[in-house]
Amino acid sequence: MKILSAAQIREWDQYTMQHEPISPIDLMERAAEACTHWILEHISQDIFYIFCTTGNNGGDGLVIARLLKSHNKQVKVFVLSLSAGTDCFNINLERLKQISTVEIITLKSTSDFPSIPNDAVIIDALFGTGLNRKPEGLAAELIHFINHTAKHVIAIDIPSGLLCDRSSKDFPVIKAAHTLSFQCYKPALLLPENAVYFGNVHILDIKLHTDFLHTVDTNYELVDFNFIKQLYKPRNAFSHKGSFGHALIIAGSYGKMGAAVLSTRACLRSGVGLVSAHVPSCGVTILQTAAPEAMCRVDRNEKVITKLDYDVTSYSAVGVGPGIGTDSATTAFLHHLLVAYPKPLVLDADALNILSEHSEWWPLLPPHSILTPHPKEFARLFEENKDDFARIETALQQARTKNLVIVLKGHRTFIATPSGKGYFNTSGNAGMATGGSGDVLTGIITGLLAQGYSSSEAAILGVYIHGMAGDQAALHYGMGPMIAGDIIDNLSVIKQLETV
Ligand SMILES: NC(=O)C1=CN([C@@H]2O[C@H](COP(=O)(O)OP(=O)(O)OC[C@H]3O[C@@H](n4cnc5c(N)ncnc54)[C@H](OP(=O)(O)O)[C@@H]3O)[C@@H](O)[C@H]2O)[C@@H](O)CC1
Ligand SMILES: Nc1ncnc2c1ncn2[C@@H]1O[C@H](COP(=O)(O)OP(=O)(O)O)[C@@H](O)[C@H]1O
Ligand SMILES: [K+]
Repeated sequence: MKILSAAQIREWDQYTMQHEPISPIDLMERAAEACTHWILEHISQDIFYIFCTTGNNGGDGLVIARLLKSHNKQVKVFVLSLSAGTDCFNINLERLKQISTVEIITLKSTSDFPSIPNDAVIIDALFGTGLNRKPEGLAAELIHFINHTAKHVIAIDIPSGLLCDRSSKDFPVIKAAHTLSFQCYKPALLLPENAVYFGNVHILDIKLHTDFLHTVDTNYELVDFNFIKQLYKPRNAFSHKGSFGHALIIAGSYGKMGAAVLSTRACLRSGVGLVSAHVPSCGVTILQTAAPEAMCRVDRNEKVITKLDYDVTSYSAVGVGPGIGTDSATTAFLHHLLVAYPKPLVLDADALNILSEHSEWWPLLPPHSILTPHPKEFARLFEENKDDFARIETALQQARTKNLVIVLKGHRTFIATPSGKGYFNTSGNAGMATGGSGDVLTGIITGLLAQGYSSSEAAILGVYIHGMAGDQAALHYGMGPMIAGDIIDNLSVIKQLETV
């Protein structure tokens, strides 16, 4: 699913009105009906305080007020008048005024702000995708007031004060428990810096015309099950283990053999034909016991990885980094690997930390190599960014100029590809914020790369499958108790992709 900018969303509304066709006022009614339906299904309270300005987001608020009243809810509407009002706002204000039992209060100064009962639900219809600057004056005061006073806030389309497709750092923004957003994710609803504002996001289908999506080009896409289903290649009945590649995982050091075990076991479950693991000699027994299906490349050093004394080019894909440390001998090893291996590599954890200390090595990275940094590793590799929008822009620019795939890990992992497109993942949960989850991801992506997926495909598919398995693990164990190994044990979720 494409992720649209504020301007493209406006075009989509216009396209729907022209091609369905539907009038603006009826489209607003449909959007507000979808919100009201959600509210009636999910919210048990009976008192609603609805805050509007005079744009179309405020118009939505007025329609929601009318519809909630028709379901016998207690409704009070507060209007902050910033302009003459859009046509749809004005028409809906007249319609609402016909209902004598709905109080409509105009907010002219802070002294007009109401006292809000504890059990009232606030509907935030101040600003939507039309916000184009920092709220100031009474609008800013109202946002602060709602944040300090109200307990239950539902934002319509986007929390007021949040820009759709740019950073809103230092803006006053409504803190919502739920955001009911129309038709599609807005970029701002996918970034961690805004998580405190948007709460749980629910995308409501307001039936915008789907043909529009074929006409529009976007920088970002959302990765969901349908998207992944298109990427996944079913196994041919006549295939043999040679058909699915031979992956090499280079991982572990004394005291960190768990990282090697996790990435090797995850790689084995990715569907790859064969897996070998290069580990220091202290780790051989551990690895062969924990992952007997894998073969071992035993380093001559007891504690760390030091020597590339075999033909590494025979492996279909190589993943390097989990738990290897940053010893000088390991650093020299990584340099040797970059020179010797011509195909895309998967670099994670300490391999990235070493790389960040050796910027002169960037030209050695095989084209389309996959880097999997978490935000701290990303900052070490590239630069500190002023906000999350700047960070994904940096990822896209680095991926394009260095011809790499960059997997910026987090709740909505962002995958920047050399083509200039960025992909937001939608699977996964906070239970995966546990030691070793990243090692599991490295194993999965390396295994997919070995099976012949392109680097971008392996990264997108790997991140999604990793999150799916994490979601399944959370169902079994709960997010708190689950551990990284449970993600591997739940990779059986891949079978959902195998069905026709
Ligand atoms: N038919 C449709 O298109 C549908 C639209 N729908 C709904 O419409 C919403 C978009 O509505 P919208 O474009 O009217 O803008 P909205 O978000 O209400 O803002 C109001 C106005 O405020 C102004 N403004 C901006 N920043 C400001 C600031 N910091 N401080 C003060 N003022 C500021 C700015 O006007 P300006 O001052 O720039 O002229 C802006 O126009 C969308 O999110 C969805 O809820 C749905 O009903 C589905 C059908
Ligand atoms: N809140 C979350 N929601 C979804 N995925 C998460 C969340 N927290 C962490 N993850 C995933 O778990 C993995 C953690 O990787 P990383 O930080 O490298 O951990 P480690 O170094 O312990 O292996 C990443 O793939 C990340 O996307
Ligand atoms: K809003």
